[in-house]
Amino acid sequence: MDNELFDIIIIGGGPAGMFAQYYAGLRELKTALIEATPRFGGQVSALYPEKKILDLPTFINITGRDLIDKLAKQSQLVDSKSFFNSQVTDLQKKDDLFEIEINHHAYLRSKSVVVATGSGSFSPRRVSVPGSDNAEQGGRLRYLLPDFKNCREKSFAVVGGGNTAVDYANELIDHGKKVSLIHRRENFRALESSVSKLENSELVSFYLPKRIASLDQQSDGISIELEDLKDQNIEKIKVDQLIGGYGFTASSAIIDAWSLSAKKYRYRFATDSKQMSSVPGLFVIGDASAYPGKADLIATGFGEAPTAINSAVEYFDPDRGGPQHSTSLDPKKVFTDD
Ligand SMILES: Cc1cc2nc3c(=O)[nH]c(=O)nc-3n(C[C@H](O)[C@H](O)[C@H](O)COP(=O)(O)OP(=O)(O)OC[C@H]3O[C@@H](n4cnc5c(N)ncnc54)[C@H](O)[C@@H]3O)c2cc1C
Repeated sequence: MDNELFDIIIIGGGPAGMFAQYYAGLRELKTALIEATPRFGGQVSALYPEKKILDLPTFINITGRDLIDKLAKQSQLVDSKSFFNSQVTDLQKKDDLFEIEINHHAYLRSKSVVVATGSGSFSPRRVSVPGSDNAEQGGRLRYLLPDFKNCREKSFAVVGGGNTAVDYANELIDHGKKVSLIHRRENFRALESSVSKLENSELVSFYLPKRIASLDQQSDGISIELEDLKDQNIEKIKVDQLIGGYGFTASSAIIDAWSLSAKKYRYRFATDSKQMSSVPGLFVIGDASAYPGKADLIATGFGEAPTAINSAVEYFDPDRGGPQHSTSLDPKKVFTDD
């Protein structure tokens, strides 16, 4: 691996980085994708593989897992290397080349870099009440949806009122599970159609405006003590599993420590209309990039990926010319196994 020179190195194997890898392959560039975890998929694989994604073109709905499988198949069609378990621990620019340090000891060089690191590494916002540590250790309190293929539990409670909680609850009812939805307000901050779906389901019981006062993990379920926030009345419900749906916080500590620093906008890399950062040759896409009006959606990253790749080519090889439409590409030349 050491010191190999690439045209473009993509840092991060979430949906944005994966599509950038495929698109760079269509342009027959020498590329590598570097991913810190053992697998592709970023937030989609880590946080919501079972959720149905409704806001992507061409798919009426597709689970996170299926989307990432399809992206992986697509990027395997082109000639590009992928390095897993490889965290980029430092990034420097020396003369006109970027030096990428991996896991503190290996190095790659590249003419340009596309950063697709999302918002860094994710951890859930925890439910913190008496009994929650015990329930988490015993597995009755979790923060991700279960693998439905092996899921015997029938009744669930979900706590939270934003997109995470509402998406989780909808996914559970799609799998025929009963859901008690607990939220401290009377309305939800989530996609309107998702909220309507919940409100029309017979499988959902709403506990509003209520907060969890304590948890009691038991051998046959979890007992949840709820306090009504209007009249302070206490009631108890019991379910097989409680799922925390308060969302996730991201940490970009490793990326913030890179030697190369580029301008930030709202704690992310500020990018221009070519997806270029304040450092020439350093492009940023997906959730890692920010500009006024940015929407943190998978579809946004899919659009930014070709822009960044084409801008990178213009940066390191201005004579090469602009992109062609894929209709004029020769599949035999572009696809490795065609
Ligand atoms: C619960 C939830 C539900 C969502 N639902 C939807 C939805 O329905 N529709 C939608 O469009 N969007 C949804 N989103 C948002 C969507 O998941 C993100 O916009 C999308 O994942 C961003 O993709 P990305 O490739 O930019 O980053 P990410 O998916 O965050 O991937 C970044 C990758 O970079 C890697 N990485 C980070 N740092 C390094 C490093 N130093 N070295 C190497 N690799 C590194 C990470 O391991 C990760 O794999 C949801 C998000 C959440 C949390």
